[in-house]
Amino acid sequence: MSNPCSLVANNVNLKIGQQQILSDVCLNVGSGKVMGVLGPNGAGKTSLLKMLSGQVASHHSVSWDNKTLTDYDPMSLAKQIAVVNQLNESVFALDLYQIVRMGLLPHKSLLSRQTPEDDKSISDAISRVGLDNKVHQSFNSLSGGEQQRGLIARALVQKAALIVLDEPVNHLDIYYQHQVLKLLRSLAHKLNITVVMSLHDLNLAANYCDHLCLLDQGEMVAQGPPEQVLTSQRLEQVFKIPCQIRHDTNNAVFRVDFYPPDELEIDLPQSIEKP
Ligand SMILES: Nc1ncnc2c1ncn2[C@@H]1O[C@H](COP(=O)(O)OP(=O)(O)OP(=O)(O)O)[C@@H](O)[C@H]1O
Repeated sequence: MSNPCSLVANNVNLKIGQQQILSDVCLNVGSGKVMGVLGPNGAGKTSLLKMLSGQVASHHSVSWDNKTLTDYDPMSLAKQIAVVNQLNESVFALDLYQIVRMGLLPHKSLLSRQTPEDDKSISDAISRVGLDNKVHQSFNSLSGGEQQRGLIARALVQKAALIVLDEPVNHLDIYYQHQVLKLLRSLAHKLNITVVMSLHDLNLAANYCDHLCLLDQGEMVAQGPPEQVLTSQRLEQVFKIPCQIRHDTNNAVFRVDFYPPDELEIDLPQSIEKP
């Protein structure tokens, strides 16, 4: 029997056309933990996150809080799981407040009015992500980091116990990368929210995630604490580039460095002539 509020994937498979996108992927993330999903382009990270969050049917192979996602009706699932997909410009001219307010939707009927408590939960969430001074700014005009934090505030208003994020630090500068990941880690550890996210930066993953899983060609290559998953031999095999890993005195992964060999230099085709 799994822990209450753990996210469990049991032999997740996904086939689209003739391509096997995910093959027998299994994982278990306990409540209040941060899980990083790693792997090269096309490994299946986004596909896995979509199945873990119920965006793609998982046919009883994924459960949250001891209940398969298939057994939740859409509203109940939306109260449990918040999804932050890769940033796309909003087609609506909404301000930050209105975007964050969308987190209330799973908790409201069509006719219900917004209460002072709702307003407070929206303001609190916006404060928690440090955007008080941007409340009425158009969402599209916020910086990438501010938009990302705005979407996390929406997840907070949604009161989701599980937040699933696809490359949440993509496009963010180094300051916002750390700021967003620190925020997610503190939400997990202080509010017992479970966070599952895909990341490309292995150093950030090692620093901010409690557990990692490494996918390659739709298969789970390894999962566990960062120091067990991130070994130079394994990373070299998956990313095809020599790699060195340094550990600190507690054996935590301190630094992952890749050393692209000279043969990675690409000869330009002769058809491309000098200007
Ligand atoms: N709807 C679809 N139709 C056909 N193929 C798909 C579809 N969705 C994903 N794929 C294929 O599944 C594989 C995994 O894609 P996915 O987006 O999950 O990878 P990823 O690890 O997130 O990659 P990246 O790091 O590039 O974002 C890829 O080969 C992709 O082309």
